[in-house]
Amino acid sequence: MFKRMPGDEPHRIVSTTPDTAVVFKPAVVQTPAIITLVIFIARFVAGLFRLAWRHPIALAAVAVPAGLCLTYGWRVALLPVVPALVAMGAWAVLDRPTFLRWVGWRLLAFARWFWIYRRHWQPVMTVAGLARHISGREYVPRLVKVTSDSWADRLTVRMLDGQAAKDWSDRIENLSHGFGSESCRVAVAKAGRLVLTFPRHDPLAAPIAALPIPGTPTVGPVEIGRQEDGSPWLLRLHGTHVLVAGATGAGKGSIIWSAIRGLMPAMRAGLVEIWALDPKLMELSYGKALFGGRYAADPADCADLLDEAVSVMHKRAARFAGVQRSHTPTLDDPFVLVVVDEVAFLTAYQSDRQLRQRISAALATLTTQGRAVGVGVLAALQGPRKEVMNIRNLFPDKIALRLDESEQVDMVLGDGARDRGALADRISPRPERGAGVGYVRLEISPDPIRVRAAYVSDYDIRAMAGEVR
Ligand SMILES: Nc1ncnc2c1ncn2[C@@H]1O[C@H](COP(=O)(O)OP(=O)(O)OP(=O)(O)O)[C@@H](O)[C@H]1O
Repeated sequence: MFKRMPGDEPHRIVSTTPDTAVVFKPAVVQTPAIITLVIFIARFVAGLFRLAWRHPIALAAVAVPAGLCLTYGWRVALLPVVPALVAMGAWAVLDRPTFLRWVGWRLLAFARWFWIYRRHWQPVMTVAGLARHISGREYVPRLVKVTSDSWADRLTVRMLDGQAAKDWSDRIENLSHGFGSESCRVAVAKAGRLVLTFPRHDPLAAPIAALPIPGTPTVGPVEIGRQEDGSPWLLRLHGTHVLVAGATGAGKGSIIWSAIRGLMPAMRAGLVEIWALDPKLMELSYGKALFGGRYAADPADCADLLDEAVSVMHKRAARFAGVQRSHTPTLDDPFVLVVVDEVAFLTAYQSDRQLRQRISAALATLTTQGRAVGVGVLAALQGPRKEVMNIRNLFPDKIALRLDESEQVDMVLGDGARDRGALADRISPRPERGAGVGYVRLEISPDPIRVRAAYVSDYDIRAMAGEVR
């Protein structure tokens, strides 16, 4: 009878006699102390060279004054240090952006690499299960580089051979807790390399007031709010279709109204028309005057309005055929943006089957053929359940605001979005912190971008409607 021994090595040793004690003795090779010392010194010197190669400025800033101090005393050490500090201070005051770009963020990156990421790297990798222990040797992914900017640290990482980005995106919680950040995003830089983004603070924590109406008419990307890195969030509406999904109170209205606000000058110039479908009779009725009669709330009226949009689209397509392949807004052929608040009221939850089919068919026609002829759809959706999700694929660009369940994130943004860091189910339900916050996934990029829409208040909407009147 064979008896297997527990443990790492002895599991290969078997005994044919029951209850025989097997003594496992590893071979011990005595290493002379001098060899151990030489190895340690060689590692230390190699580490110093690596440090000097990777962080020459930070090392010189410390090493030069320290060398002068040791050789000539502290007074001499102050001679280069004081003018250098004064020059840096003057640079920081006079031209802050370039100072931050060339010095500030680099120093911060060095400090955070030294104090947080390098120090915790091995323990976090081991505990998170990203390091591997094979035949007594430990293999740890390599931290290649740390860069910092105004809101986040970005770590370039060389994965272990055979690892996949999914191994890392499955552990974003371990990584964010391990390095003391609120969240972590994983993006592939190139084969075998990842970029991990750790935000240091949340620039979207405070609500953003309604943005000023643009000075010139444009149908180009419209400024809706701010991105996580502090840059403006520009949303393309002309030439695409956008789906906004979020639980009740997530702030879908702020995206719709910010978009309308950004298009106001073009509406005034006659280059844009907004057609509004408002089955809930709540959101869009407030600015009815803006839509020039193209407003419907009753499902039957909504179906008529959608059919009219389809007919405009077909007429244009017939005129454009063989003449032009893309649409440029003109007074004769303005960009038509069909805004639908709570699209599921008209499709999945509509009890009249004929009406439901008519509306679904019109929406599908608009979203599949409308963008080349200047007809776009911006639709809002409250509860992304399975039965309403078949419309998702009609929209190239998607936005997920706060959602109730983690599975809904991929339902809205597409497979793998949550693994890539779109934690829409974790957005705060407190309106001042979380309303209008969401993740955008564009047709051209699989990586979700965290954004916050500016809040267009009832007062702002009234002012906009008053202006058009
Ligand atoms: N961008 C924003 N910034 C800050 N607060 C906001 C923002 N958008 C909305 N809010 C706040 O959240 C509340 C709910 O917003 P809103 O009604 O637009 O959400 P919704 O997603 O349209 O909800 P519902 O589906 O129930 O209509 C608003 O009354 C407002 O106080």
